[in-house]
Amino acid sequence: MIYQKQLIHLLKKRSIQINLSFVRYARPFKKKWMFSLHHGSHSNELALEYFDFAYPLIFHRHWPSIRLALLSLPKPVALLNPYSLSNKNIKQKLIEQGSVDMLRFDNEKLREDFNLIQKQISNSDNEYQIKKLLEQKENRRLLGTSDLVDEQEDINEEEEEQEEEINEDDDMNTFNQPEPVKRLDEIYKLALEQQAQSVIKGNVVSIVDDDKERDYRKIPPSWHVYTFPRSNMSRFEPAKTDELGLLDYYCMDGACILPIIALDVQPFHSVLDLCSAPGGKALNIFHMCPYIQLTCNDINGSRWKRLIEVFTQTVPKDTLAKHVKLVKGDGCLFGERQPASFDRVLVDVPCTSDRHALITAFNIFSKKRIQERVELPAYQRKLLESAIRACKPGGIVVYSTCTLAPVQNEGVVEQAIENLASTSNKKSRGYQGKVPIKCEVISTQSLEKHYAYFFDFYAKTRYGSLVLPHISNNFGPLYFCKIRRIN
Ligand SMILES: C[S@@+](CC[C@H](N)C(=O)[O-])C[C@H]1O[C@@H](n2cnc3c(N)ncnc32)[C@H](O)[C@@H]1O
Repeated sequence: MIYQKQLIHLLKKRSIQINLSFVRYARPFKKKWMFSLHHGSHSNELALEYFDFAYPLIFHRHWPSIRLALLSLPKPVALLNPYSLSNKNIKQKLIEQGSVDMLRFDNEKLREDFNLIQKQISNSDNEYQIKKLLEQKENRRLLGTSDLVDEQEDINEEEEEQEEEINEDDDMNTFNQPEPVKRLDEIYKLALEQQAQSVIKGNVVSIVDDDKERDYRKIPPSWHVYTFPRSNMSRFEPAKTDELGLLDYYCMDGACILPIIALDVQPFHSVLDLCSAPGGKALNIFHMCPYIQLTCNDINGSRWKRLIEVFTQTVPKDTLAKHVKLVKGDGCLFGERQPASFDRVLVDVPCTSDRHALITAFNIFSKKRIQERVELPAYQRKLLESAIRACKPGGIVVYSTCTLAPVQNEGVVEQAIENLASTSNKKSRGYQGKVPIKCEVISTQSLEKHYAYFFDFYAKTRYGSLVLPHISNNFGPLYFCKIRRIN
């Protein structure tokens, strides 16, 4: 039998707010017993309310499709373990199941198609159409139907799609847009402030296009990432262990490969993964180039244990001891303690983790964590500044997050670079006597172009690249920016 006190306790535990005035006078199980549920009190609901308020202002008509993808099951990819004894059999099995190696799969052909379609609709800069045509062509190819481009057919399709899109837009404006938010409580004020802060100056950081000529088809033989083709929602079976106890693959978000490709690790580099746990990206770095010295750091005890587990389950002990150092410490201190020490630094900072926030009951959108959320961009900037300081002059730093919020992405990149370049801030930060550090952003446009089949990139980023979740290939969100330390 549940009594009034127990029930109140139970409801409070589940963060359901109770109208206590009714409860005080109520007796157990009286029929007119009432309590009001305050909608939006769980932090995942608060997260969605916040997104529905803030993101339509940024992503406009794309928001409903991003929202749908965020609320749907993500699409995993399988990072093959080159050390597993069953490596060859697994590769064969994954191919038989219909998955493809996204690092190698017909990239040449896809790029050709992409260029062809771009030419055909050169008068239009509508990315949606390019992707849709590319997708249809690829699906035809996979189905074994005509591989040749029927120009007339494509033109007709294009016209039909244009018409459809106009109609879709009408529909969307009338029915499908998230309801306009009327309530302006604390959360919305915060959102507004963050929107205001997120205005990127855009002229303080120089951008170079050094990767324009890079051949992204050159992939090291030890690195294989399998995924199912676009619109194929199949899932991988749980990974199995071999006789040595090593897992045959590791499942993760497909967008994780992008910051690793941008990092461009070379043999004999010393590499730092500043916020490493649970270790998905670190594993990719190691499989991409095993002839490196990799330092993986994380501040959080339980996540750090998970990082150790991930590495011991995938890399043989002797290789691990020789090449990987697992450190537990504050990433903000690396810049001071190990300045100019690493050729490459990945800084995958804690963020609002937009997809994760929608499925966890106690997350950073919880009312108790408002302060933490407000301070998040400053904390991210501190980690990025530390990462840049820890990087050797001429070395590369890749900053990444799994949020769509510009204030945590482009905003942090711009402010960190600006801060390091100015001398005025240094005194207050305990870096007296240090020379200003100059950095430049390396454009990732060519990387976006190469992987346009697998990922939907946001067209309006200034410095880095942002993968927008889309239901047909439900990866991301993931933002990354490639930075070179100059001096
Ligand atoms: C987005 S997660 C990293 C995910 C990881 N890179 C991966 O691919 O699996 C952010 C991590 O930053 C860690 N973190 C937060 N503050 C930190 C700090 N000051 N120093 C180092 N790590 C920190 C968190 O514990 C968390 O594990």
